[in-house]
Amino acid sequence: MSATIRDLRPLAEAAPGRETLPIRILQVGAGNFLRGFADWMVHRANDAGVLRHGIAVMKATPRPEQVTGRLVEQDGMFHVLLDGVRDGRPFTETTLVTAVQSVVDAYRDWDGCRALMHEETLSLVISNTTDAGIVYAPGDLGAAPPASFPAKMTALLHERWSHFAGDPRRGLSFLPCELIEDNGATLRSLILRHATEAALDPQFIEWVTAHCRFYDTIVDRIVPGLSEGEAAELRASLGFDDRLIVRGEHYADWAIAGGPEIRDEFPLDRAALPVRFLSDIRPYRERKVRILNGTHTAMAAVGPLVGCRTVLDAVQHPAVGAYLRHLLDDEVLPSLPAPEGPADLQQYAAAILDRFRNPALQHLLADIRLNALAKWRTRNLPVVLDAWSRGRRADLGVFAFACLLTSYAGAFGTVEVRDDETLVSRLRADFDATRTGPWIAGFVASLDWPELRDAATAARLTAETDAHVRALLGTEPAGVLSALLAGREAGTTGRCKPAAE
Ligand SMILES: NC(=O)c1ccc[n+]([C@@H]2O[C@H](COP(=O)([O-])OP(=O)(O)OC[C@H]3O[C@@H](n4cnc5c(N)ncnc54)[C@H](O)[C@@H]3O)[C@@H](O)[C@H]2O)c1
Ligand SMILES: O=P(O)(O)OC[C@@H](O)[C@@H](O)[C@H](O)[C@H](O)CO
Repeated sequence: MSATIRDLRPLAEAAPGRETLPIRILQVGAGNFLRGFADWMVHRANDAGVLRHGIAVMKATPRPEQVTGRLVEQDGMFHVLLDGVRDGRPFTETTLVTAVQSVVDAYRDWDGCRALMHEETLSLVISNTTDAGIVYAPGDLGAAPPASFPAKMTALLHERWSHFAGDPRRGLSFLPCELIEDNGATLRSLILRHATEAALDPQFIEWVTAHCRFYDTIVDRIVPGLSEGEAAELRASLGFDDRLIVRGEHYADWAIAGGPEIRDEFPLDRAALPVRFLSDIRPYRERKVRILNGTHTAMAAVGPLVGCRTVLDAVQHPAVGAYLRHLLDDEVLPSLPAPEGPADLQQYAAAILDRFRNPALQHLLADIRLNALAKWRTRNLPVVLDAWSRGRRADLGVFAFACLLTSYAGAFGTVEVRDDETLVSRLRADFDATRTGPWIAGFVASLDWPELRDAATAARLTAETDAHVRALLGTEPAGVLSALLAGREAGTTGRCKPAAE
């Protein structure tokens, strides 16, 4: 389908008589994920009469990016298309999300961000600043705006505390969506560290400690970016000039480590939205990151070497699909606790493989490969180390690392590489196809990963990676994969066998 811009109606016409909502949420970042997940949920809860929450979006990075500019042009509105299979049938659902009420840019209008802190109704902060956002930047607090996300939050909280003269009722609740361990607790500790190191008023520190609440959360919904062609096609099918359409799957899960306090403040579950309030989300996080994200990282490392372009290609590819199922069965599931029994874990993994088979989503492996070395470290390496510590092998997890290193070195010319420039340059500069062992050893030694500080662990990773790299340099990758899988128990298609020790 195609349409020229003249055929499309302005988005404002899609929501005549739209209600203005009080600003209750500050949202940091406005990427695909937050639009297709948190904004969609808030909109649905507003629609159901459970909430009346307006969102103010803050752009928190200095680099030019079109999303927030477009948000302003579109009065904060955009469509979310949930696509795939529901109850066994193909199903698409389109929602015009109208919860975003204002947009402010921390770099062009820091005073505007500070003014936002004077809103009495503000109570929640939702963020997704990627894995790179919740970090400590020493001395950052003096800048206007501070560079890092935690320092920005410290400065803004200080503004709020000072404006409301320390009123305990004006503390904020933080719901970070970053996919890092203990996201809420980490954000809290970094804010307190900034406040302490900058010697801010102890009463402010006490106010943050006592009256601001930081919840750990784990999020799950697959929301791939759209190509320009796909976006144009979706615009044409909607008939509106929406440049911020998001397309994702129906499945969603938001686990929040918190009790009645946050549930009363943000009762999304009462609007039948998939949000759970739990005392401890760590097991859920571990399970989701190792099974879903770890499998994504592995397929993005291996799949492009045999011509797979998307997640769907990878799960449907005879060798890559088998590799992924064995990776889950033989390495990932045995690394996870199974308090509700192995069948529960197997069902969870099988359901994720089904989600990967969603024909409606074009989830590009090239996008998942972005910064894949760091992702392999947090999502796959723990599985490898767990297996080794229990006397098992983890050849398939190590194979993904070998595929990354070999392709980053340029051994497979057409495979796209987008990762830390320093690491990639080092890999390329030192690559010697005749002496791969020293090349890998040097690279592993140069990584500042505490998990590899133990010399025996680094030596084992080097030796096992080297065996795979030499195979990859000597044979077609598909042949290497077949050899790797030969002799393993066949055919667990879509199911995962018990996680036996
Ligand atoms: N897309 C998904 O399927 C999905 C699902 C669950 C979780 N996530 C997580 O979301 C993140 C990617 O988000 P996306 O898919 O919306 O991508 P995206 O590129 O559309 O958005 C990324 C957002 O992060 C902001 N950002 C990046 N670095 C930042 C920093 N240092 N400080 C402040 N803001 C920063 C950007 O401005 C942008 O708003 C990843 O961390 C991913 O793990 C994505
Ligand atoms: O977004 P990334 O790049 O951190 O990871 C890629 C995918 O694994 C991820 O976005 C998943 O789709 C998501 O975590 C599903 O909930």
